[in-house]
Amino acid sequence: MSEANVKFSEQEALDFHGLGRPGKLEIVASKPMATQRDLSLAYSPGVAVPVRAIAANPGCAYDYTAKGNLVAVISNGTAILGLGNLGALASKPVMEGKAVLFKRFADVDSIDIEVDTEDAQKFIDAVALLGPSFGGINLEDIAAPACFQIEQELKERMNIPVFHDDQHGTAIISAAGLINACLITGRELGSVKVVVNGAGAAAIACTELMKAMGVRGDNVIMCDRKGVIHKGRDDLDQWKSAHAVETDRRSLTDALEGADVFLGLSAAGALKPEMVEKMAPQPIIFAMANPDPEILPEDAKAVRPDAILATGRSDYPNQVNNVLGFPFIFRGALDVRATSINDEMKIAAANALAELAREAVPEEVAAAYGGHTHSFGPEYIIPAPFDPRLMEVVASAVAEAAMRTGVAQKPIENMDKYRQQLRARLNPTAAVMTLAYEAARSNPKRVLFAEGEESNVLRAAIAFKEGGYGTPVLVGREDVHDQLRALGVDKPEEYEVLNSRNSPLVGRAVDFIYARQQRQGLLRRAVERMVNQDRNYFGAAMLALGEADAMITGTTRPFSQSLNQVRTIIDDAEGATPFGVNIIVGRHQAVLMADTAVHERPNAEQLAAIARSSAAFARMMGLEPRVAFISYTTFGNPPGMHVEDLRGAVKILDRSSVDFEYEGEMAPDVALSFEAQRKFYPFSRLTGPANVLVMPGLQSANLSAKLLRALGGESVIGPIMLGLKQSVQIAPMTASASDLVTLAVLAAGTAAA
Ligand SMILES: NC(=O)C1=CN([C@@H]2O[C@H](COP(=O)(O)OP(=O)(O)OC[C@H]3O[C@@H](n4cnc5c(N)ncnc54)[C@H](OP(=O)(O)O)[C@@H]3O)[C@@H](O)[C@H]2O)C=CC1
Ligand SMILES: CC(=O)C(=O)O
Ligand SMILES: [Mg+2]
Repeated sequence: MSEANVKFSEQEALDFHGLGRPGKLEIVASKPMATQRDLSLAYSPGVAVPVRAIAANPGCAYDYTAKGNLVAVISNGTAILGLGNLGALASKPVMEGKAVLFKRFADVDSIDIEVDTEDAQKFIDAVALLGPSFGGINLEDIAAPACFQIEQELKERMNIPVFHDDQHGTAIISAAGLINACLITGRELGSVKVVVNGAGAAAIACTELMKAMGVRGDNVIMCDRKGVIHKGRDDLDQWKSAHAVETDRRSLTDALEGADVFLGLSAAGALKPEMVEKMAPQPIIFAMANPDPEILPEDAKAVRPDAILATGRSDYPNQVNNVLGFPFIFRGALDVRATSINDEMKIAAANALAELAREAVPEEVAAAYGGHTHSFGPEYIIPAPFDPRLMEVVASAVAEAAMRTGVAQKPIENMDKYRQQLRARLNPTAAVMTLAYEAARSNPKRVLFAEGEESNVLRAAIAFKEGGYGTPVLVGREDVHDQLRALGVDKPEEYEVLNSRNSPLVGRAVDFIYARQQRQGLLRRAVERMVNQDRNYFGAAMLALGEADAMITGTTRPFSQSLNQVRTIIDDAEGATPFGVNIIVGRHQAVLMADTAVHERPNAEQLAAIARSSAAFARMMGLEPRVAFISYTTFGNPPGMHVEDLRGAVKILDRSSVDFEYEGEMAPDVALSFEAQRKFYPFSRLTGPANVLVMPGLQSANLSAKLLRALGGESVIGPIMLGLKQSVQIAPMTASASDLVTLAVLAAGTAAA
């Protein structure tokens, strides 16, 4: 693997999995368990009621338990990615990973189960007995040929969808990619010449789907470790021999002579540049082995710049990976209570994916790629996994196909409404944060870490650099490089350190601050002391002088102190008022809350300005803003004091034609419930629950954000400072290294383009 593509160290991967609660999953209760009454309902005696109901009518299990949204990811570890047979236990990180991807991308609850046997029959019996627990079974990383028998028998024995992801998930995604690669290169599926390397679970299923979609059997040559699978071989099992062809070619090299397409579902490095050289013009190369592909795109491009390339990885264009499929396929199947996932549903998913890639890409996805890589073409043949449209497009296509083919036990009555529900089901901020990270990566900025001697700041700077999000510039003393080395950095000298005692830039910083402050009572000597001794003054001056694009500070002193220091040097943005906004990420919704940092009692003009800037920030984060001015009263009920400024802000916005929704004053429970708005305040102009809460004062805003953070039920990001001329983010003193990375990414995102 090329060094350039390693974005993290092995230690980081272990820390990611090991720090805090080990692993990647936890289970949370979806009902309150606070009182004696809750317990009586949740457990004995209340639980007896649904038990009897289900015994009388098994279908009720979908109404009274989590079954209908629960998928088991099950493996025996015999083909873990492309790492081989490493056993059931070693497969657990991958299975936990698939389970969290189910949740993250499609709100499907999922749990991993590792079954410790290589005996197919024992495996089948173990899984078949689990049927009552789950709405679906996702088999994963089970080697061929056992996987074929296992899936077949489980499908027959279970009345819920059983889907071997490595077979069908991969087949669906690669088919979508192939359709589009053929379109771009002007090829017809009916005449395309394909070489499939690998003859296992994924390869056989991809080949079968490809043939079902029109690729001719005699145009496909499959290879295993021994070379071409031809009719003359006597060592083939029934699955391989189904794809044996009459040919005198014997090796992968022979097979690739003049081939249009290479599908790699084998092992790292199996495809050599000299083999690629012999392929037809504009060859299509899907090197899908994980984690390391059959050939690195740069190596293939070196010999064939005209090639269309895809891998299973996220760090190259065209990620052909089953993550694009399984979450959404199960979403659609579960929503119609499908009894199986049939070929029509698979083909519908493949077509939906292929069509989606050909559509114009929404702004937020394009922005995440610096606006240049995401239009249909050789570098974009398949949607990116974090494309928010996937949920709606793929799940609804699968659900429709299930209904059409009669496997849907609970058909959807109103498809438009269903699509709307799918959109709402996505946690927008989770998606948005991914976009913010990708945007930073595609448009890397210089971010100055003013507290470059603190170990959590250094850890954040390392993660920021190694993640490819930008260039950290550290303010600190001589030993910062030693500290970096102690934290495991091999080449600390690659990190730029600005020392405020001896940097050649100190003079410029002093000149700059002195020019601003000489009429505010400061002597030059005092400014020299400020610059030498205080990293916030020095750092902010470096930012103002263009030595960095954004700055992050805050972990060593109270927020207000950092803010005051920064504002001595950085001006307010033209016509703006500086303020703080927090992103509150709930389980089912995300909201912005402002001003959590600056104005103690904002007046009407300030509230209106905060609303405007917050709405613009919401759009930057991919949210369509619906602003509510928050109070303890809702439209005058109960009557009370201190609401004039909120009402004044609404009037100011009424007078100045703004392009976002706003309303108020209203209490948070009304603001966050569209149902309550419609029922009790039908005149409210919001068209959904508010997602930007403009708070009446610093007390309520700051306390709410801190309470939410401390109670831990929600994830709270920020405050993110807006309204300064240059982007400065001030972290809370309690910020962890990972909080700092998020803020640094947002600092880069809010820096001038
Ligand atoms: N991008 C994606 O979404 C996905 C990628 N994959 C990748 O596909 C690969 C195979 O996975 P899977 O089908 O589940 O595993 P299996 O164990 O079922 O199959 C592995 C197959 O690869 C063949 N193989 C191994 N090394 C070579 C080689 N050097 N040359 C030719 N063939 C070789 C084996 O040949 P033989 O039969 O002779 O032993 C076998 O047929 C893995 O790398 C996996 O990561 C899998 C699923 C999804
Ligand atoms: C992506 C996947 O499922 C695999 O490589 O096995
Ligand atoms: Mg797999």
